[in-house]
Amino acid sequence: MILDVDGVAFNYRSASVIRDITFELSPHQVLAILGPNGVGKTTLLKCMNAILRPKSGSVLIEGADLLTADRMEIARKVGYVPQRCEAGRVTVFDAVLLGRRPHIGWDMTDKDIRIVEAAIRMLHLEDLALRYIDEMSGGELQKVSIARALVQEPRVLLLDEPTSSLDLRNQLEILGIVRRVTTEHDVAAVMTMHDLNMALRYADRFILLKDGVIHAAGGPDVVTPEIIEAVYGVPVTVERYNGFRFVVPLDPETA
Ligand SMILES: Nc1ncnc2c1ncn2[C@@H]1O[C@H](COP(=O)(O)OP(=O)(O)OP(=O)(O)O)[C@@H](O)[C@H]1O
Repeated sequence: MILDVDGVAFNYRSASVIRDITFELSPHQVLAILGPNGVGKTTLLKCMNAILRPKSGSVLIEGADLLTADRMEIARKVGYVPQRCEAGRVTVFDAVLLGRRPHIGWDMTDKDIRIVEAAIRMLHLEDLALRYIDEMSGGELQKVSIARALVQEPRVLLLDEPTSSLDLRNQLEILGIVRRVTTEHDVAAVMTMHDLNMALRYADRFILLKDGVIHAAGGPDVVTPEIIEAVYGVPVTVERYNGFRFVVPLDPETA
């Protein structure tokens, strides 16, 4: 097991947001965390990266307690791609290089440069490598943020709506990269997503949150019309095409 989340609960001030969140993830698995706006998906990701301290529960990575680790140790284990990235006056190359910080002291080696170059190429950012990130589009910035998380060489990759600013081609490319990285390395990924069909195509585990708790969890067969309607309040049918499930919303008036 690479990730073990047990009984995690979090409150903002006195308001409970998530509770009793328990699940495990093995290397090579891609988990999609699904659920309506405001249900606590980002809050859960932040608890899994110790950006937020859960009120109770534990997060273990390869058996080690993440919540008592120091920031550098966490950054060697967890790569986090936030929903919105801060854009400062640094070039794309330097922004990606920052992801190597947990692995290096004040100097860097040829290996670090090679890892940064490979990530820039993987995300097709070569032509933008010397551009300043505060002059980039939302989608370009999202790709920089993903490249930075990859060069951390984490064991667990957390991505908060990683395709929200991306066009269709870039969505397929980024989710394909997440799939490839988790297939080729002993890495697991957790993504929050709103696009159920992209989730069904690229993830193999699913958690559906409702009212701050896990309403359903499992493989693709957990995505049923009954569960989707219970979680999102929208009638749907689930179709199959080319081995994938597709969620098709129905007209609430006629369903
Ligand atoms: N800093 C904060 N202080 C107080 N409440 C917060 C804070 N951040 C988020 N919340 C509240 O916590 C709840 C969960 O927010 P969260 O961002 O985790 O939801 P989400 O499922 O990721 O939503 P979305 O799909 O819209 O991104 C929401 O009701 C939100 O208003």
